[in-house]
Amino acid sequence: MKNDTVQKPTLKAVHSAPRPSQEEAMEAVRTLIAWAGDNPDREGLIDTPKRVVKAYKEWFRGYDMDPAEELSRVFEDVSGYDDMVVLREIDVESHCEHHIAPFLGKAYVAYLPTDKVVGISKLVKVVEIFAKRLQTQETMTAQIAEAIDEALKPRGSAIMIDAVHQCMSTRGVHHPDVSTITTQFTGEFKTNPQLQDRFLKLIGKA
Ligand SMILES: Nc1nc2c(ncn2[C@@H]2O[C@H](COP(=O)(O)OP(=O)(O)OP(=O)(O)O)[C@@H](O)[C@H]2O)c(=O)[nH]1
Ligand SMILES: [Zn+2]
Repeated sequence: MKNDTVQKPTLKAVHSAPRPSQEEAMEAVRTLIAWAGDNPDREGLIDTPKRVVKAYKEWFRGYDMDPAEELSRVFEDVSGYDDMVVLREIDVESHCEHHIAPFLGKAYVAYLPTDKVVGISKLVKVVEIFAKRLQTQETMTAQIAEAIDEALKPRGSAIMIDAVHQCMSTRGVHHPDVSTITTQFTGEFKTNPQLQDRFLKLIGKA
């Protein structure tokens, strides 16, 4: 697969065309096993390439999903509710794009509705769609805010991710207790520090 045929990930569903076949992906896993120093033909490893490509389908299913689609169904009958909607402790299971190592943590998502709200489970799905791609934590944080802003046109959105990167805990600097916090504030959240404080208090981070 040549680099110039692979599209840059966007908010929308991404298809890197042409994708290698499943057989080619499995062959690549065999190569990595052999490169690590083991025998891909021994009994315990013979089905591993098949399992790994199956796992990749799960870990990277976000490339085939469109966050805008999840946010397309909105509700306008909310009796004038106009304060922030906050979701706390959404599980994040993603993979860093530098090492393809997991990073695990929690996401906190808030927005200030204008005239419509979205089903709260859809916000969890949006986090999951971006998590199930190769990511940096910063990119993922910004993409969640952008997807919500584009779809709901809220007065603002606030996103925080707090995660531990296994590329830092199991290798490299080997610091398992370091967690990384990223935040993205847009609209009124960006311009109003009191709103930021309320968000942080509501999620238990202030
Ligand atoms: N900013 C940012 N950095 C990340 C993220 N995930 C991993 N990294 C970092 O990406 C960097 C890659 O650095 P390189 O020097 O290119 O690669 P490396 O030699 O494997 O780096 P070390 O991890 O320091 O051993 C490292 O500092 C990682 O800690 C992320 O989500 N955001
Ligand atoms: Zn990494």
